[in-house]
Amino acid sequence: MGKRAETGTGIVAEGIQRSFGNVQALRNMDFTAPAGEVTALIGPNGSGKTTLLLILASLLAPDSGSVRINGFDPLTHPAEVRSAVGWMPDTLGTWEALTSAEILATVGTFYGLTRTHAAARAAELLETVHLEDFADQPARVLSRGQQQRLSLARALIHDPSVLLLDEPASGLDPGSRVDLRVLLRRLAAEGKTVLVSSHVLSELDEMADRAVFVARGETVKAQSLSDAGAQARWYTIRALNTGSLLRQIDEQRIEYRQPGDRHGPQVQVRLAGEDAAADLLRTLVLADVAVTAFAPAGGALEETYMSLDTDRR
Ligand SMILES: Nc1ncnc2c1ncn2[C@@H]1O[C@H](COP(=O)(O)OP(=O)(O)OP(=O)(O)O)[C@@H](O)[C@H]1O
Repeated sequence: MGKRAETGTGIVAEGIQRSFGNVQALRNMDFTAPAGEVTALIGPNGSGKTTLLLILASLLAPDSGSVRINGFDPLTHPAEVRSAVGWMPDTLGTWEALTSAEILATVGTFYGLTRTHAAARAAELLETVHLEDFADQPARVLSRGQQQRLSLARALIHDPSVLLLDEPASGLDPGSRVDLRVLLRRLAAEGKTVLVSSHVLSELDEMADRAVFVARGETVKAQSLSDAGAQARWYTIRALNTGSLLRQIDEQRIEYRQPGDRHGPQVQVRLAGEDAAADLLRTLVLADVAVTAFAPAGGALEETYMSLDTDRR
C-alpha cells in the first residue's frame, strides 16, 4: 500500500445542514481539509464548529448534505470512518474513576487493539503527552490541562489518519502548547489530516497551513496561511522621533492611525502586503527616520477574522 492509501484523502463536506429545533446550527456548509496539512477551523461562538466536528466524527447525523472522510461516508461506512478518525472533544468526559493508563488501554481495545498492544500504546502516548507519572492515578486527580493532554492521547490511541480537535490548547500551559504545536505539525508531515478548532488565532498562525472561517453555520472564507501573511494589513511602526515619522507617512499618502500604547508612541499604517512594507521601511530609513520597530500589528488570521462580517449568537 502506498502512502496515500495509508493516510487517506482527507475531509470533504458539501451542503451540510443541521438544525436543533428551530436553531439552524449548520445552514449550508461546504468544507474541505486535505491530508498532510493542519487546517484551522475559526468562527465566533455558536457559528457551528462543534456541530461540524461531531458530524465529521460520525457522532451526529446531518439533516442533509454529504460528508466523505478518506472517501467514506460516515452514514453508510461508520466503522471505516471511526477507525480513521481520532476525536478530541473540548472536555475529557466521564470515566474519572479509571486511571490514565486504564482509560487509554480500554479505548485502545474498543478500536480493536489487543490488550498487550493497547497497554504498550497507552504507555507510549502517556510519555508523548508527559503524563507518565500519572499513569496509575485516577483521571479525576488530573488538572484541567493534564486532562486535556490525556484527551489528546486518547484521540491518538489507534493511530488515526484524520484528527479532529476541538479547542485542544485550552487549559494548556505555554510549554504544553508548544508541544502540541510540534506534535500536530509532525502528524501532518506524516500525511495525516489535522483539523483544529480554536479561538486563539495567534496559536493557529504558528500551527496551521490553512484556515476555514465559518459564521452563522456557513463557510465564509478559506485561506492559506501564506496568503493570509501576504494580504493587506496594519503594521506598527515606532521611531525615536514620531513627528518625523508622521511627516514621511503623510508625504507617502499612506493611511495611518495612532492607537494609544503603554510602550510609548506608535503609528499604525495600512499596507497592501509585504512588498509595500519593505518599500516603506526602505523609504523611512533613506529619509533618516530613526525607526526602532516595524512589524505586523496583529496576526495574519486575526487580520482576516476582523475583516469578515462575523457575529456571535
Ligand atoms: N444539542 C443542541 N441542542 C440545541 N442547540 C444546539 C445543540 N448543539 C448546538 N446547538 C446550537 O447550534 C449552534 C451552533 O453551536 P456549536 O456548538 O456548533 O457552535 P460553536 O461554533 O462550536 O461555538 P463555540 O465557539 O461557542 O464553541 C448554537 O446556536 C447552539 O446553541
